[in-house]
Amino acid sequence: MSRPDATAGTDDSTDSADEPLISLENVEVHFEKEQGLLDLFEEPDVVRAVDGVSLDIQENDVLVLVGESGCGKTTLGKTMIGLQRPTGGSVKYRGRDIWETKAGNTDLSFDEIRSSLQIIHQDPGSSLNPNRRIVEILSEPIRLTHPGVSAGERRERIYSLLERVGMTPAHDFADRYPHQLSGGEKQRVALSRALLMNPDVILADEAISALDVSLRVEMMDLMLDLQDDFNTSFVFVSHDLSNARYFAEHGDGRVGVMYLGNLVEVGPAERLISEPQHPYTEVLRWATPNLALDATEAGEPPMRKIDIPDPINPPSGCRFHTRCPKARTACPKEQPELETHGDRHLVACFRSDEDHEYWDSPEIED
Ligand SMILES: Nc1ncnc2c1ncn2[C@@H]1O[C@H](COP(=O)(O)OP(=O)(O)OP(=O)(O)O)[C@@H](O)[C@H]1O
Repeated sequence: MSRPDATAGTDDSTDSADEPLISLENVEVHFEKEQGLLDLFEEPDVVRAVDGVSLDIQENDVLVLVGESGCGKTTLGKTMIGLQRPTGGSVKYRGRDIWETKAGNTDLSFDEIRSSLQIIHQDPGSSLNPNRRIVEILSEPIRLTHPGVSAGERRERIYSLLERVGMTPAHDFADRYPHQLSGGEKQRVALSRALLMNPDVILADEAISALDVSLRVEMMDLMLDLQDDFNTSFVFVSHDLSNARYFAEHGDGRVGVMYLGNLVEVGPAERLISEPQHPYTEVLRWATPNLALDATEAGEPPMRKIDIPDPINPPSGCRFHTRCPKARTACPKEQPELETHGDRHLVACFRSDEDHEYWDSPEIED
């Protein structure tokens, strides 16, 4: 079993070519809340960070996860790349269950999965060793993936990658320590380090949120350019729908909207923003000033309540029903599944099924 080698620029994918790169089936991640001394004899509270998510990621794919704080974006992203163990369902890499592989129960080595699935964080500084020069930080992944490469060749590869990510003159940046770089430069180093592992997927977890607004588009463009060069998929996590739209649109990918641990709508950015099918996607669009389409959208939020429900005790049925202006009495009864709604577009709302009992049930009023 082998993967494309981005450094060599070849694609030698083999036996599992028909399998999605990553496949999630009915994934749930529930966290037990820490107990206080007085609660020791009580059942612990459980935060339902991710519930019932099924989704595939293909080679060279772009998926952007968007939603309000605490909806489970980071947890889902980390679960996709094997950094978070799901409490239910399965996560497969090229057809092999990641956690079965970790237990030694498949024909793949877990190290191979770990190096194929990389992450860059919001704060790249925290993941770069402050005592090592950039050239040393970037040498490590090459040593791991290409142990036979000489020190001179390693240096050459590092210089050319630094130039590729816009850090010129490369020899100057290579000899600096992380604290001698700006936030944007640190993020470029973190991205370079991830790319040098020849990853199949990079999880960019709010990777541009800490950058100056003026640098965000530049960084997104760079990631997308490198995606082509390195034949990598991106899972891009953002709380901002306009960044989500930019990344998904320019990467020809999909936006996945999350609400309280559920994926409620997935689709191409343009379609999702111009014709949102889920009432929560409409809320996100309303809350993103440069995306509100006309003056009528600028007024009251398209929601009955502002407060986010507690993820320890989420609403029954459709979790958005307590805030949804279109909720009817059918909505709390069962959870809507993500169903196809046109090309590459999925939505979890009873309103997209014209035969659903929703249409005959009365509106929920406060
Ligand atoms: N290790 C953990 N232990 C307990 N609860 C956790 C843990 N990690 C996340 N959670 C909880 O799970 C829920 C989802 O968190 P997560 O960080 O995935 O959301 P998010 O959408 O990425 O939020 P943000 O945009 O604020 O980073 C939250 O209620 C959070 O408090």
